[in-house]
Amino acid sequence: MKSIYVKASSEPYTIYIGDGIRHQLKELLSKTYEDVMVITDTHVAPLYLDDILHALGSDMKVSSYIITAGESSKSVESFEACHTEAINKGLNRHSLIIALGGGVVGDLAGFVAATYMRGIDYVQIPTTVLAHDSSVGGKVAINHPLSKNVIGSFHQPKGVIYDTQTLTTLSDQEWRSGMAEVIKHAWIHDQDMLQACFRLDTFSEESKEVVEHLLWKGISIKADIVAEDEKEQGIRSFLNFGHTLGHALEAEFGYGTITHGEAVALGMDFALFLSERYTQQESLPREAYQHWLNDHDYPIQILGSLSIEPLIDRMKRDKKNKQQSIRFVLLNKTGQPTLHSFEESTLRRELELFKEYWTSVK
Ligand SMILES: NC(=O)c1ccc[n+]([C@@H]2O[C@H](COP(=O)([O-])OP(=O)(O)OC[C@H]3O[C@@H](n4cnc5c(N)ncnc54)[C@H](O)[C@@H]3O)[C@@H](O)[C@H]2O)c1
Ligand SMILES: O=C(O)C(=O)C[C@@H](O)[C@H](O)[C@H](O)COP(=O)(O)O
Ligand SMILES: [Zn+2]
Repeated sequence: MKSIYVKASSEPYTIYIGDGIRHQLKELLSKTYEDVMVITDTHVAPLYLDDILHALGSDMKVSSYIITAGESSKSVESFEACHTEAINKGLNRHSLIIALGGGVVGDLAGFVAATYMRGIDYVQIPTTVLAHDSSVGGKVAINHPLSKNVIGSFHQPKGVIYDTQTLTTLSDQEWRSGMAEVIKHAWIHDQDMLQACFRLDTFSEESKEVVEHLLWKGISIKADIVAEDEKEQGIRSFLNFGHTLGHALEAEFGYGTITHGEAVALGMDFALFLSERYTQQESLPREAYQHWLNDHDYPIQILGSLSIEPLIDRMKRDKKNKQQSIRFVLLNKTGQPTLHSFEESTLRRELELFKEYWTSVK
């Protein structure tokens, strides 16, 4: 088992990473709780809920609540339903919520924990590749139909227990989604990691050791950034590389139609396109990235038929924006991100050129 210590300024905590460690859950919790509520989803529950209940043992009062799998559960309705369940189960300020699942469960359950009785403890048990990112750093949120993650808070977990054995049951699409956030960490921080991502022929089991190393690297990069800037006053915004267009695509296509990671993967290509034209100081391996997107079946075909105005409207509501400009994370070079502001009209022109480019390579 490996561990990474997150020196968050509000409260530090440990991330444990290992094969089969869900069975050691009770020992890995920093303390025992009278009441525990496990929040999970309809795909994860039949696979791993029993293991978690068993691992918690019988000296804590444990209940579970199962939400519908998918992005649509990051909603006000599911949020209220979780609170109703917590009240009915008698959870109090000394109780624990466990988020067992991917980023949807983690973001929702974390936000329930952040708000129930003004904040109680929670622990993340991530079960997707993508959740190497979402389970760390305490950004918890639900979506509004007009904007992604716009109702939320910063609330750090008491710990993260990442059992990489759970990744064996993920679909190809979920691997693809998660690997987008892995390569994002590489783009913003690490040339060698980027090359290692490019060298992967397949994701999943066949490249288990390499992927596990990349996940560990990704988590370490994120943990360091969160330790330095927990509330996104500065460098944490670099973790949003690819997300300005990514979030707009995700919402515009309908949450869940393309996954978060797929949308971010495409958003990163736009960020690279803009970087080449505005901030690049050293050439960026964008062509290698496009091969990688193509080889791993990211939905690049949608880029030639984007509806630009609705995307601009959505990007105008991005959380990184200041005054009237739309802010993007771009790169000076691999591993050196920077924030760059665009006037709406400039961005419209750039999106048209980007779309034309993708129409021509179709
Ligand atoms: N808080 C953050 O810092 C942060 C970071 C990145 C992404 N996010 C959020 O995370 C969400 C995406 O997370 P995700 O990609 O994990 O999606 P998800 O939670 O919807 O999981 C993807 C799918 O895989 C299923 N699943 C989960 N674990 C499984 C397993 N081990 N085996 C089989 N199926 C399994 C789920 O039921 C779901 O159908 C988005 O809402 C995104 O905004 C948050
Ligand atoms: O942890 C962060 O900070 C990130 O930006 C990680 C992103 O991968 C993640 O999708 C995050 O939820 C986006 O944050 P938001 O503030 O733009 O909603
Ligand atoms: Zn993300």
